[in-house]
Amino acid sequence: MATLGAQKKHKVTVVGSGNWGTTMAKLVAENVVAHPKLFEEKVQMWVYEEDVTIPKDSRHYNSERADQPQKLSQLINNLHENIKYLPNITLPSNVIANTDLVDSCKDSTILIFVLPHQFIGKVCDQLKGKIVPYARAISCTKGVDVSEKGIQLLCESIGKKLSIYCGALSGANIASEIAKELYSETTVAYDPPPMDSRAPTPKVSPSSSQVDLINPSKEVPGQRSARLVPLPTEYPALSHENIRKLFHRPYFHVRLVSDVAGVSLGGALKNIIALAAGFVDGLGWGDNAKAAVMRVGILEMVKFGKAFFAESAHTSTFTEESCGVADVITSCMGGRNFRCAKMSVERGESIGEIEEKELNGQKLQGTSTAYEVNAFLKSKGMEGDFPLFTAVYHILEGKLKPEQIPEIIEPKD
Ligand SMILES: NC(=O)c1ccc[n+]([C@@H]2O[C@H](COP(=O)([O-])OP(=O)(O)OC[C@H]3O[C@@H](n4cnc5c(N)ncnc54)[C@H](O)[C@@H]3O)[C@@H](O)[C@H]2O)c1
Ligand SMILES: O=P(O)(O)OC[C@H](O)CO
Repeated sequence: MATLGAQKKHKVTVVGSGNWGTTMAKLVAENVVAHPKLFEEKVQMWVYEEDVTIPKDSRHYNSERADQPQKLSQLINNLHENIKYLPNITLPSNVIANTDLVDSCKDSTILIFVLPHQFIGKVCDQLKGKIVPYARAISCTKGVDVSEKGIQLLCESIGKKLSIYCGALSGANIASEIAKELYSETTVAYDPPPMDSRAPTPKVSPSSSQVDLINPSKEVPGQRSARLVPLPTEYPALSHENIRKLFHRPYFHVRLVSDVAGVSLGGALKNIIALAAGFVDGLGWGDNAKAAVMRVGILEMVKFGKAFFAESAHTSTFTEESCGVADVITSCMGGRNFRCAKMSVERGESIGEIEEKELNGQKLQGTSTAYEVNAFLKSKGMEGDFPLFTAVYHILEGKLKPEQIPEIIEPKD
């Protein structure tokens, strides 16, 4: 086995502590305890510090100084609960909240990025040159990185900025359900650099999109082009088997694939579709209308992958894996993007106002992704090829009404 003879253990840091970040820290902390030969016992969780007051309905309201603002990080470490972003869920005591970004990642060989996507760039800038050069990362963030240079997957941006390999985790994963340990599936795209697989690993089958470890799939641009520093042999190999051990729980079933682009795009683009679903539901149009925009949205998602990531994204990832159609479905039923878009139509308020009032600091990803994807499509002169994505952008801009969605997405002769 690849882990025999390894003297060191992997140190894991979760970069982010929102609703999903805290949930990831919980499940990873459970897994490191279950696999003590592979991982260090303590899981660092980087916390963007803020002052919070314990809400009256919290089970901790009777604790000392409950009526005064306190540091979120201290509350997490004292109460083993993130009372702001994941209330009423007990965290394992081996989750350590740390507000010092660089210190939280010091010596960590596994970095799990779970931040709203707008903060990824700044955080990576601060970490540049401050992490071990042989670290590996997984991005659990849903979004894309659009600049004047074009579009990049977030794992590409992270990988390039930090000169490390970065995979992606995405699925039909509403955090609050997973935090309560209710069954769900996820997709992990981790195509480890060959230098990390030190022992022969069995071939995975049977799905076409599952990883063939003997014949790894095509590279995602940017992932392998950077000069990667090999993981020292003192550490257990970061094989698929060991990556699975880090994330898989009895209530959180992991499927490993090689398609980093498909997994990343599914997570980003479904948020635009969820906004559209919320808009039509807010009009009171019912489930058929919602299904119609979901159908068109899924087609645009697949088309986007083919148009801009043809070398890497597989259609089967969108259709067969949790990160595709399944995530569209769950997001259009109960996700925050869906709920806020619906409320914005019902109340006649902007989605930004709803986000501010209703989410208690949590962030929507669909609105900024709709703007970013539109800027990219516009730069390519291809807005008309993606009518639903474009309509969502125009609705957010106040230039279209949700009622106009059917005529906009109707195929033109
Ligand atoms: N919540 C879910 O159900 C869920 C599930 C799957 C994926 N995701 C994805 O995970 C990512 C993170 O979402 P989340 O739900 O953990 O976060 P969240 O929306 O619950 O919380 C926002 C987070 O941003 C932090 N923050 C605020 N200002 C910041 C700044 N200037 N710099 C850095 N951090 C700052 C806050 O402290 C908080 O931790 C998103 O891309 C989201 O799409 C979320
Ligand atoms: O609540 P949302 O809309 O950010 O979606 C959460 C997850 O991405 C669902 O898989």
